[in-house]
Amino acid sequence: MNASVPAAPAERKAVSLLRLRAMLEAGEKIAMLTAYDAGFARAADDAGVDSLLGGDSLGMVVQGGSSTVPVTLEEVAYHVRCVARGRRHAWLIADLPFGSYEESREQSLRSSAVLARAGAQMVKLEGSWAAETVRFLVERGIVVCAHLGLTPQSASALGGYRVQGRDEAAADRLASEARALADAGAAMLVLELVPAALARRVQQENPALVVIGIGAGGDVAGQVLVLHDMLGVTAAPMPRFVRDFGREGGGVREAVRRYVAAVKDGSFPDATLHTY
Ligand SMILES: Nc1nc(=O)c2c([nH]1)NC[C@@H]1CN(c3ccc(C(=O)N[C@@H](CCC(=O)O)C(=O)O)cc3)CN21
Ligand SMILES: CC(C)C(=O)C(=O)O
Ligand SMILES: [Mg+2]
Repeated sequence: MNASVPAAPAERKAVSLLRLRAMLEAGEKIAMLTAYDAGFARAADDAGVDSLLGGDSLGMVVQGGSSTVPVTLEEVAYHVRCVARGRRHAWLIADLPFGSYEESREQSLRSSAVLARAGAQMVKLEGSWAAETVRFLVERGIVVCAHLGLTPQSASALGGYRVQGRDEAAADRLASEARALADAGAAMLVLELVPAALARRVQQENPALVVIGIGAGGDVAGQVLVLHDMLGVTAAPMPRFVRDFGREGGGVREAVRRYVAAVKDGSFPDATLHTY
C-alpha cells in the first residue's frame, strides 16, 4: 500500500445533449468556447468547458479576414476535424458557413453531413427564416443549434455588428422567431448581441431550449466566447461583451478554468460591463 498515491480522479463523462438539458433544468450554467485546432481544443476540454464550437469566426481569428462571409464548408470541416481529435468530453458544435445551407433543404443536409463526418455532434445555422430548414434536418437525425440576434453572416444587411432587438417591435419579432425555431426542433439557440432582458424573455418562454448567450446577459442557460478574444490574443478594440481571462497569467488552461468558473458562478457576464 502506498498512501502517497492519490485516488483515481472521478471519471468525467462526455457531455451529451441530455446532460446539457439537465444542466439547464438544474440551473448549472453551460460554458462554451470556440476552438479551431486540436491543441487548444484539448486544453479547453481539460480545463472543463462543457461545449466547443467550431465557429466560422475562424475567418477572422485564424484567417485574419474582416468577416465570416468568405469562410467555406471545407474550411470549417477541416478545423472541426482537428478539434474533434483534441476533444474528449465537450459537446462539439460546428457552424454551417455562409452559402452552405440557404439554397435548399437538400443543400443544408448535404453540408450538415460533411460536418458530421468531420466529427460535429450538432450543426449551427444563422437566421430567423430557417425554421423549415431546421425541421427538415431534425427529422433526418441532425441535431441543430439556431443563432439569432447579431448574425455575422448577414451583418451587412443588419447594418454592421450592432445590437439587435432593441425596440419593442424588434424584440417581439425575435421572440417569435426563437419560438418558431424551438418548435421546429432546434435543441439549442445562440443569442448574440441582444439586450439582457430580451434574452431572459426568450429563455423563459422556451424552458426546454438551451439558450447560449454572447453579449446577451447572464439569464440564459450558458455563455460562449471566441477563444482568441477571451485569451487576449485578439487585438483591441474587442466587443464590449468580451473579458480577457488571460490577463492574470498561468497559461491557457488556467485562463479557461477562470472562464468556466466565472460562467458557473455567474460572475461572467457582468451586468454592467458586458451587457447591453
Ligand atoms: N474575434 C471575434 N469575436 C467575436 O465575438 C466575433 C467575431 N470575431 N466574428 C464574428 C462575430 C462578429 N462579432 C462582433 C464584432 C464586433 C462587435 C462590436 O463592435 N460591438 C460593439 C458595439 C455594438 C453596439 O453598440 O451596437 C460593442 O461595443 O460590443 C460585436 C460583435 C461577434 N463575433
Ligand atoms: C461567436 C460564435 C457564436 C460563432 O458563431 C462563431 O464563433 O463563429
Ligand atoms: Mg459563427
